Amino acid sequence: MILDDIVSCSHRRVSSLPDSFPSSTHVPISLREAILQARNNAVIAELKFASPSRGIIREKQQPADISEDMILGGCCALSILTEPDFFHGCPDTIPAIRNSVNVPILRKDFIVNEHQLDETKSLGADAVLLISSVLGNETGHFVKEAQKRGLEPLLEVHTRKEAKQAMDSGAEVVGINNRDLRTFRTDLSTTKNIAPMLKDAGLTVVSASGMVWPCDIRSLHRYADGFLIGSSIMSSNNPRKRVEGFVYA
Ligand SMILES: O=P(O)(O)OC[C@@H](O)[C@@H](O)c1c[nH]c2ccccc12
Repeated sequence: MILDDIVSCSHRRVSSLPDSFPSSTHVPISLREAILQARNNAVIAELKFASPSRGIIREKQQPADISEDMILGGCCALSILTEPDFFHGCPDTIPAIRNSVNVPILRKDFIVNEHQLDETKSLGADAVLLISSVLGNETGHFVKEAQKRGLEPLLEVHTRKEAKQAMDSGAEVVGINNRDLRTFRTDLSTTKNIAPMLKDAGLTVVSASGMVWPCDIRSLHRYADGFLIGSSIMSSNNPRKRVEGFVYA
């Protein structure tokens, strides 16, 4: 299974991380606040050049160029996929754009070890993705470890069971992945089924994956506070316009 391969590669990479990381001078920007304060739809635009389900999505270009387009299009935050082997990402993308953007940056990777959280902080990220199906019953522990380092966790769930665990984890922002990471099947009704229980618990909800057109956001308006969109923006020949379309959907 691909998810298992991705996770083992992540474990392998951890062993080649340095013992310590330089401290970052970046003053954190809250992802949750950025979502809740967005004047129009809170769109988190994702830099993702390839994925296991789609292959190459966009030819590699300077990350600063595309992130600038995303910001001009009105996104309230950036998600940066840094996983190298399956998503063609790179951790250095975060420091490369950090000082040219004033929105929160979410580091998207497969976090399996606390040392990666030190790395994430050092890169200058504001928030970090934690995946419930990867961390299992260690999820709550990782949420706390991220918070301890001043990183805002975005805890990703895909099932009601994971959503229940998320409510006890201490995470304030929960992402509902419409894509099953094991089968790659995408279904926007995942958000409709899971969001109400999370919202009732007072959590900030982000719907992630599978939104292609503005009408997809419209169908999820009532359910989610924010919308995380990658492929549709990255495959567009006018990313700025594409983001705008989602922001004003
Ligand atoms: O490209 P999409 O369908 O708009 O999806 C973006 C994002 O949700 C997706 O990249 C994602 C969601 N959860 C993840 C976990 C790991 C890697 C990637 C992801």
